Amino acid sequence: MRHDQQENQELGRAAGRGVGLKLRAVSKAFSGRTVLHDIDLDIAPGEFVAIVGRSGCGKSTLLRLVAQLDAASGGEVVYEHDAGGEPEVRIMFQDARLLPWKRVQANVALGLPRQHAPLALHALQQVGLDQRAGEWPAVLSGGQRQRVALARALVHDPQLLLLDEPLGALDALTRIEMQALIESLWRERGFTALLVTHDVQEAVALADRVLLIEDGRVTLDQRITLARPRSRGQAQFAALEEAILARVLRHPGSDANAIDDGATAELEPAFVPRGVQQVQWAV
Ligand SMILES: Nc1ncnc2c1ncn2[C@@H]1O[C@H](COP(=O)(O)OP(=O)(O)OP(=O)(O)O)[C@@H](O)[C@H]1O
Repeated sequence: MRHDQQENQELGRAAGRGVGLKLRAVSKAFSGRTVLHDIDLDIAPGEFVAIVGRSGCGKSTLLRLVAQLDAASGGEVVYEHDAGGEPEVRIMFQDARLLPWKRVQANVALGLPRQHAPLALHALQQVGLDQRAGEWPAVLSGGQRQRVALARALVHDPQLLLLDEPLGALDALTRIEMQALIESLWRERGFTALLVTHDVQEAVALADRVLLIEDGRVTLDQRITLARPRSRGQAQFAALEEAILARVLRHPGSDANAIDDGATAELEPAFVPRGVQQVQWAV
């Protein structure tokens, strides 16, 4: 059995659906101002990777390059997958971007061939909103609209799901429910997930790896090996969240080893681009 198959089985995840990603020396400049500098990054098929960092550090720009919504100024983004053709890549934003003049099911079915339209109802079932299929987006809550947006992505059976702060506008409870939903769909379907979030706790709850971007560079690539589903009440969870948050909040350019106390931890090194630091943490 291949190692990734075995690992997926142990984690209870679907195998083989996700695409891998390779970024090599990816840079982006706007009007001569460089906002991403020579990003090197490998993401394995089926991995869940979160990107955190201060406002304006380049998180969304990186996601847009991966989604091919924008062209890089330098370097390349390569999707790695077995099947020929372009992989199915879907993106979800902070606002659901539903068409107000179409009912919920029609919003989910957008872009599907007519004969596949019934799949929209199945996707709505998966996010628990099939009972609202015939309603207008305007009568849904913010959390429900985001679930519709998630169904709209799922209906295309994505191999790579890009999530740009999709839960940022939701209340704390709805946010936690949505995180659990995204995690269970990811486990079931096996897509690769790349999540941009301001919320370090969300990143630790969901991701296999947390990347920190500072001033357009990946300065931390931290593997999270806590068992799933993760409990926020766990001491190890809290310690890890605190350590990463301290790194996010430190002044860019200051000593990257400021919280390195040499303690041992259940953390494994992830792929580490040149010059990237690993967090050491203690409980
Ligand atoms: N289309 C654009 N034209 C010019 N500058 C841009 C454009 N898009 C992004 N930028 C600049 O690139 C930098 C990174 O922006 P980006 O949106 O990637 O940051 P971010 O980390 O996602 O921020 P936030 O967390 O606030 O959403 C910012 O300085 C921003 O002003």
